[in-house]
Amino acid sequence: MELGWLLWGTAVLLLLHVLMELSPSVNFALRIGFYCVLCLVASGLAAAACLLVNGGRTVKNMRIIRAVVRTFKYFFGVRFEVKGLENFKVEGPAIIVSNHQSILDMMGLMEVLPDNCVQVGKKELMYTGTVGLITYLGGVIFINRKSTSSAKMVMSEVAKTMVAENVKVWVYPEGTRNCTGDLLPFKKGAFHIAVQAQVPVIPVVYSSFTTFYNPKTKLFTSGKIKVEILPPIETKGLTSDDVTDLTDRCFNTMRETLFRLSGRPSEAKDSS
Ligand SMILES: CCCCCCCCCCCCCCC(=O)SCCNC(=O)CCNC(=O)[C@H](O)C(C)(C)COP(=O)(O)OP(=O)(O)OC[C@H]1O[C@@H](n2cnc3c(N)ncnc32)[C@H](O)[C@@H]1OP(=O)(O)O
Ligand SMILES: CCCCCCCC/C=C\CCCCCCCC(=O)OC[C@@H](O)COP(=O)(O)O
Repeated sequence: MELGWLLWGTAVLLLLHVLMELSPSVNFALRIGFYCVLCLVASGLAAAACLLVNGGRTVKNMRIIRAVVRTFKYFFGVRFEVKGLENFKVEGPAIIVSNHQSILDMMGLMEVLPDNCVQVGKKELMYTGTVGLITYLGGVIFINRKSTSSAKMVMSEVAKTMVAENVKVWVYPEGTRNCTGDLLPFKKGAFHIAVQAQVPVIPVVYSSFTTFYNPKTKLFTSGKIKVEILPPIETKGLTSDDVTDLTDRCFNTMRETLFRLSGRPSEAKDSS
């Protein structure tokens, strides 16, 4: 009986292996499917640990989530080369902005996430089962992208609480995933918060995934991601009139860095 199960198991694994070798689409679907299942299972386990250790929603839970997600890279053969971690060592709160390519970004996020740092996320994430639960427990700030006024209100509230509670806030200023190897124009919410709270902006850039991950061509293999944490950009003394200029400066610096890290020739472009 047990030998029968073993033989069936081996046959199924062999079949999956052959299908993955023959078809990039099957390979892609299986690997992404596995990533989602891993996120759901790991989130459930992490949520139990968070509730036991910290009792409810708190940024302290991010340490547990970070430790769990840092193991994911070994399942997918993703390697990180990180530079500039010292730039996170600013006194007090800060806004961290980074490029956003895929749901795989959660690995890159947790690889470098500093202590006392929460992310801004779309509210739909709350409804993704255990992943929603863990984002809630980790203190993620949810915004409704369909309502500018409500999103702006939440962001302005963040500007006040981040100073009072001494937390850093991680925002994806492109506002959505973009796996083209370039940046989308930046939305200004993150820069408004930085100016309102008079805290520095720390840009973080991840090299393009396109050499090992591309949903359009169904590519998903192992690969290396270069990460660079750039020096903080001060906002002391800036007013809302300076937000557009601050956004453009940050966009241009990050775009140059993205191209350099991805081995792509640079070209000038406006953020608008
Ligand atoms: C085991 C574990 C498994 C996994 C565990 C994972 C845990 C971690 C989870 C991490 C989650 C990460 C999720 C990532 C995302 O969800 S990304 C998508 C959501 N994020 C964003 O959208 C952020 C970026 N967007 C913005 O900043 C936008 O500006 C926004 C505030 C949302 C408003 O957008 P929109 O409606 O499109 O309006 P505009 O951007 O066009 O802005 C309109 C005008 O308003 C001005 N503005 C914007 N914000 C403010 C503000 N705070 N105060 C004042 N004014 C503001 C803006 O400048 C525009 O005016 P002008 O055109 O400049 O005149
Ligand atoms: C009971 C309900 C069950 C629902 C199951 C849902 C399955 C989802 C399972 C795993 C998904 C893993 C997601 C990890 C978190 C990723 C965060 C993220 O990258 O969000 C994308 C968001 O930034 C931008 O969204 P869009 O690009 O605008 O779109």
